[in-house]
Amino acid sequence: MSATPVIELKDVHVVHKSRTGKLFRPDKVHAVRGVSVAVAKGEVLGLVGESGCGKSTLARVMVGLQKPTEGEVLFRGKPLQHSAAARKELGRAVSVVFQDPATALNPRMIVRDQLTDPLRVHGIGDARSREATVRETLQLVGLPLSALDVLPRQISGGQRQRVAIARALVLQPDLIVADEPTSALDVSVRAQVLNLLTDLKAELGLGLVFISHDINTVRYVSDRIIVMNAGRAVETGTAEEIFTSAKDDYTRTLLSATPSLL
Ligand SMILES: Nc1ncnc2c1ncn2[C@@H]1O[C@H](COP(=O)(O)OP(=O)(O)OP(=O)(O)O)[C@@H](O)[C@H]1O
Repeated sequence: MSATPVIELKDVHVVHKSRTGKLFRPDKVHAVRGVSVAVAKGEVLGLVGESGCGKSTLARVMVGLQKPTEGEVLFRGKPLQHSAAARKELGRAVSVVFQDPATALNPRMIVRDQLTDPLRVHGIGDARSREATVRETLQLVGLPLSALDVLPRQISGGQRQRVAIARALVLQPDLIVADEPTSALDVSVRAQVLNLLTDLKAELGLGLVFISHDINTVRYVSDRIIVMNAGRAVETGTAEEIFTSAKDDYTRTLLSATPSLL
């Protein structure tokens, strides 16, 4: 990889305090245990592992929502600062798509406002140019302009996820971190949303971190894959290497699990 990575994590650990109200749990959870990973524009990095292995925690570190307990986060080659200005710059360059668009979007805001908001917050353009950017972005994700004036509940789950992707794209980021972006969708629209993400990556030269518990889905979209187990990166390789010659026992167990169709 020749270009400076957009985000690089070096030997990152995250220890969460246990959530309150849960009995019989240790008071700390070591969710991420020494993971190093770099991701550049133009590549799709897949992050796969069972529920609870630390994928979302790692994603939150990548987008600056979670400070590591130990280790380093580099943004465009420099240590990530936690000042308001640095977070804003990171927020512009790296955006996130969550699993459930119903909760990620504001239920009381029409689509136009959901997409205009990030532009306004970042002080980009005037009203006219923001409207033009919003329209272009909506078209990029394959939604008609009539979607501008609707509320999230007035469109389907797949269309809502397209709005969430448009929202992630509107600032023209270098990298999108997509955490289980198809898991909450009907099986019938999962492939469409996956194809949209890979098309956008190809068209816009974006970097994409694609997170899923399903190794088949990850294989479908990723150039490189990291397999996580209990907070550790147990295997890293190209999609082909992982599928043809996985070295780790856990990876082989994942591969032998029932194949799924996206
Ligand atoms: N904010 C938090 N406070 C306390 N514990 C947390 C917090 N977030 C995650 N954890 C715990 O850290 C571990 C890793 O969780 P994480 O959500 O990162 O895993 P995951 O692989 O993304 O799982 P899932 O696919 O179920 O979201 C789990 O044991 C989880 O309960």
